[in-house]
Amino acid sequence: MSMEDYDFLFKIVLIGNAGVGKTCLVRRFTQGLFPPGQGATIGVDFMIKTVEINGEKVKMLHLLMGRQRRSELQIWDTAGQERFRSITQSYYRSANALILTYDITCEESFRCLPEWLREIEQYASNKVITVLVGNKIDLAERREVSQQRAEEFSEAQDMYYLETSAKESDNVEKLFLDLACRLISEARQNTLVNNVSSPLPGEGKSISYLTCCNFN
Ligand SMILES: Nc1nc2c(ncn2[C@@H]2O[C@H](COP(=O)(O)OP(=O)(O)OP(=O)(O)O)[C@@H](O)[C@H]2O)c(=O)[nH]1
Repeated sequence: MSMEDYDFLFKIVLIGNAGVGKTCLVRRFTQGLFPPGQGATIGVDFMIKTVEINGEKVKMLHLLMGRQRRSELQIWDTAGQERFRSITQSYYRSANALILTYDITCEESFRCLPEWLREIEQYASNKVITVLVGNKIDLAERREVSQQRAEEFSEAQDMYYLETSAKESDNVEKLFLDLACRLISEARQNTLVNNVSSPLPGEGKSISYLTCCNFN
């Protein structure tokens, strides 16, 4: 597929504590597999998948950033912290959507959500679409965070909420495809971060109402 062979390009950034399943969610969606023995993400990783929605090609660029930078931060001097800030800023800045993930079997990953929200507020565009994802629902017997609690939290924060299992492929397609639909719809209203989300020059399409979006 050539560079131009798509109608929309969206950048989706996955954030959340280490080990909650961000990489597995993206690999499930982009490659259709659940990798055995996944190592922690080092630096920044990305995966691309192009999907067709209502006859339009949507290229989705998924970005993952390893969490080891948090501990790096603790030992960095002021200059280092500045460098860290600019890396974080550029990582968030052009994101069209953020998928904030926690692990339903790990209370700690849920309790860290406000910290992630502060980071979003500080660095991301105010037009970014944020989805809260509770992953690993195949481990229901080890659940530490109830669905109701997570729903209340996401409602209070004005975020969509979805529970997934990257392992069993539960709700993974729904997560990414519903997000793509919402991004198309927002791009048509020109409310997105404009640099990567608009149709390419000369490729603008007539506006039609999308019925595929299915959040909540
Ligand atoms: N049971 C179960 N395990 C999962 C699921 N998703 C991920 N895991 C496991 O959780 C561990 C961490 O998954 P990753 O996808 O590497 O997590 P991550 O959030 O990308 O972690 P970092 O790269 O360290 O930020 C791995 O052992 C996965 O096999 C899931 O839906 N169910």
